[in-house]
Amino acid sequence: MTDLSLNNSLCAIGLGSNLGNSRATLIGAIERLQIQPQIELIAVSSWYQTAPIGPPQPDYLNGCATVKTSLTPLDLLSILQSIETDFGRVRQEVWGARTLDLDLLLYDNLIIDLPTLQIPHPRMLERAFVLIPLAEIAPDWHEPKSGDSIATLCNKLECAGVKLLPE
Ligand SMILES: Nc1ncnc2c1ncn2[C@@H]1O[C@H](COP(=O)(O)OP(=O)(O)OP(=O)(O)O)[C@@H](O)[C@H]1O
Ligand SMILES: Nc1nc2c(c(=O)[nH]1)N=C(CO)CN2
Repeated sequence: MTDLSLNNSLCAIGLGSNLGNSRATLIGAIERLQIQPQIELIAVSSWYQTAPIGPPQPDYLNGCATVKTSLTPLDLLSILQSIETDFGRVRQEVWGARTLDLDLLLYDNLIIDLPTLQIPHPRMLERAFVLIPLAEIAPDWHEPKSGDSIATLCNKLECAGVKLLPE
């Protein structure tokens, strides 16, 4: 049996897709996280159909997951990016359409400000497509910069454009 005893850090990951079969892609991405020896999947939110923020493009499917891991933040980011690439992600326009986007939202209560990695994710507090699914699985997690819980932050946001999809 895999020893998960060192998987001590709790992380939140945001998932999004608006190209191809998005539901299959997001489920596939969750499966990829699940098979990583240094990652233990804790919870996965429902999927939401969300109006695109940014240039005109198709609606997104968004959701969030929480994981425990022994990976460092940069090593976890690197695994997320390799999963994005494996699902055909091509980096083009900023905020443009993509087969898969995996954002590292929170890593314990750490604040990280590196050129390649900022945690908490710098735009998560303004994004209902992040906070609504995250509030489903981690309402009491306190975002370290504001000190507010995800549930409180979510209640402050306009929820229009985020629609819960049936199973
Ligand atoms: N918390 C984070 N999670 C994921 N990527 C991050 C994070 N902080 C910084 N980055 C950096 O952001 C870069 C661009 O990421 P990406 O192309 O996914 O942005 P985007 O999805 O278009 O926009 P946004 O970051 O607003 O969601 C990545 O190469 C990565 O190094
Ligand atoms: N609704 C929605 N809009 C977006 C999203 C996303 O995941 N959902 N991601 C973006 C870039 O990361 C830009 N705009």
